[in-house]
Amino acid sequence: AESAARELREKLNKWADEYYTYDSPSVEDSVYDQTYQQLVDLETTFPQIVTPDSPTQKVGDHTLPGFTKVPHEIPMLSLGDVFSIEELKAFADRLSDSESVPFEYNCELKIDGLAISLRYEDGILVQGATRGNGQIGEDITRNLKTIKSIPQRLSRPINIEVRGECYMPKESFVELNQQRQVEGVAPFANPRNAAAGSLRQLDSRVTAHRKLSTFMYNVANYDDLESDTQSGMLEELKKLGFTINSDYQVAHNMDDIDQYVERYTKQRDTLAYGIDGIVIKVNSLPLQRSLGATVKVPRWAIAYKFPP
Ligand SMILES: COc1nc2nc(N)nc(N)c2nc1C
Repeated sequence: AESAARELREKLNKWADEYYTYDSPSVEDSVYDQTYQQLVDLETTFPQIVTPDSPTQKVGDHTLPGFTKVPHEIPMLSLGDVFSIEELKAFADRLSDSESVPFEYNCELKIDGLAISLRYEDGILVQGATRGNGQIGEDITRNLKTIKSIPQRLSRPINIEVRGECYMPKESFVELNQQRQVEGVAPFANPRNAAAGSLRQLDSRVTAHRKLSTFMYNVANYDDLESDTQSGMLEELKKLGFTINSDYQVAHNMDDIDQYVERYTKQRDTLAYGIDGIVIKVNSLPLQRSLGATVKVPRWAIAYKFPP
């Protein structure tokens, strides 16, 4: 039992080191958790083999490099993708034909970050989570509270859940990788991975230094909203205190959409943050609701992805 325990301890301490110090874990959390449990069982059976450096002896909330799971009452969906204007047009035509949807879409930039959900009670931020698999995310409330663009308190004491994108501005990404180069730590491949690595830190002080930001784009529960359009919802989110991306545009025909795609294909490199496409959404919220979603994606929105 002694040697088995030592072997487990060494593996766990190595993995935890990779996770905390280099946020590049070599094993899934589930593998860590299972191995950790094996060590706990072994130490429970043979208490005399417990050593002070055993990960089971760590105090504070850093014992497990895992996050509390958060079930999303309203699933966090992903988006269907199209890769050409023709497919984008086909999406809009198909909707107009089948569901007599008037041609009014809201065009939004698709920020290259990771999806988050923020829950407020009486206007106070009570929980923040990652998308996870859409049904179950990870509780990263402490880390999200370090992000300046996320309001801790809304301008009205409402209960609301809001979804959006957490991203790392291009400038912060370059700075961070230079810093990591100096420290001899592997650089992040892109701003999205940098944002994900920065959010999935158990030590929120690390997150606080990573200069993350957010653009919110969707209200999960509608009952508190006054506006009945996607574009109006964005303005309402702004009034509540959220940061939204103001580069959205209502389109009344295919030309409007073409021009929006054209403009941001050109301007993409000049933006302070990464975008990997644009999202067009049926602008009417009641229509969004009646169109609903498949298991994975809303029927009322589509992402046009820029060519790589
Ligand atoms: C309604 O669902 C969504 N809407 C979005 N809107 C924008 N602007 N960017 C996204 N990445 C996005 N992602 C999803 C799943």
